[in-house]
Amino acid sequence: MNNGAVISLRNLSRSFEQGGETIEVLRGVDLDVMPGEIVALLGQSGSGKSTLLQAVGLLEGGFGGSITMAGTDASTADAAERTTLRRDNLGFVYQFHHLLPDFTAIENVIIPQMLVGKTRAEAAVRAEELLGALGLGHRLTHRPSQLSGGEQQRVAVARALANSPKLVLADEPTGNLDEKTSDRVFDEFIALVRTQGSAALVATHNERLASRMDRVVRLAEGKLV
Ligand SMILES: Nc1ncnc2c1ncn2[C@@H]1O[C@H](COP(=O)(O)OP(=O)(O)OP(=O)(O)O)[C@@H](O)[C@H]1O
Repeated sequence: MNNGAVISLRNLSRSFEQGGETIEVLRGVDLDVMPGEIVALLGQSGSGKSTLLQAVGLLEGGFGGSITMAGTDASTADAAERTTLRRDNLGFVYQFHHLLPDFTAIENVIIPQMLVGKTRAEAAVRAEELLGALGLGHRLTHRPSQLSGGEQQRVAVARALANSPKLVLADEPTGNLDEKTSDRVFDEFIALVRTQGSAALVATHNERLASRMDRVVRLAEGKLV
């Protein structure tokens, strides 16, 4: 199926076996995210938001239904093909930044670009551009431990966008920051995603942040409503 969507989910399902009991977390999720579209994924704690993002992130198996990424059927892809699909299409931002602690801010944004074959010089130009746009032009050579929480999360945003992904997956990207910082970093994140022309699927509990996106979908009882 190729309907032009960056990601198409059809009848996506996932259940977990726990202590002899089956928990059906996703029970037939259908979703299309179009190029450049920024979609908020809302739902109560435990509703399956992270599970849905894991499916789209192609890091884990065990899902039923189909996942089509930029026109390619990812549900039947083998591990090597999934790695290629991730590399060519996806950027990730998590609640906790997962930056490399021994590398500086700019190196954290350079490294993923070198992994896809850019020269260090090319990657450095792009890293400086992104970090500058996020107000971190004066923090390029700080290591993560020398940055504030908001600054660390901005570096994580720059890293996610470094390879111009078609789709950014974000799981509570500012969830560990205080409200004021969270709002600010979140606005910068959304603005930068828009400028870069990427699509995004952003899981959050936060209705206020969700209202700043193009579309809101809600997970309840394993389905999108
Ligand atoms: N590996 C696992 N084994 C068993 N149950 C799991 C596993 N992973 C997730 N679950 C269950 O699936 C449900 C959905 O979890 P998930 O993390 O996707 O929810 P969420 O909406 O992201 O929640 P939160 O907003 O609290 O992060 C939860 O009830 C959780 O306990």
